[in-house]
Amino acid sequence: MARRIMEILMKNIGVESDDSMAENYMGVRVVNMNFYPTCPDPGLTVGIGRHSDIGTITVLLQDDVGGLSIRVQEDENVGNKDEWLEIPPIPGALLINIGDSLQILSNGKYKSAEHRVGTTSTRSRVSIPFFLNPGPKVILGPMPQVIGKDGKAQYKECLFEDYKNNFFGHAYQGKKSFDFVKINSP
Ligand SMILES: O=C(O)CCC(=O)C(=O)O
Ligand SMILES: [Fe+2]
Repeated sequence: MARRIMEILMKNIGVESDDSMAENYMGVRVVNMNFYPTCPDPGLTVGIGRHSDIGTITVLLQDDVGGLSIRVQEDENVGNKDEWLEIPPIPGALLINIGDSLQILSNGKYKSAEHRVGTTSTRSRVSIPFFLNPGPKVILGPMPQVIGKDGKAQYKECLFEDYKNNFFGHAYQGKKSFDFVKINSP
């Protein structure tokens, strides 16, 4: 399923994907199991702090408790204001998150989703994210086909393991880890 999603997303930005691309950019698969206990005063705690996932795509299964929210960034062109939007669980649905690696590969055409998780005082919660990540030695950078069209790369190339190590040095600071690869315009 994730391969198919990747294929469609790539096609949408003019890149024909093949099996080697999926192997390269989604070859390392990690399943986590998150347990969020109840908290007597949820306003005083954080389930998971604000972050975006570092891999290519995340497939998330959540139970029916809720608590996940996604940051919408201000964009006057489409009338968005800066806010956190609750993502209510839908029975039987999987949630697909775009990760930082896909943002970098697509030269910013796709934006990784900044998200966070709150707790409740009444029910504990379980979620199971399935992360599809590049291998540690994969060179991550905007794909040549996309740069060709855009005329200019927004991000520098780096090894995925270096991106990951840098990310964990700035955990839960939203999308700060992009500073590591951003090319600043003169
Ligand atoms: O619990 C959730 O809904 C999201 C978990 C999450 O963001 C993560 O594990 O990276
Ligand atoms: Fe996450």
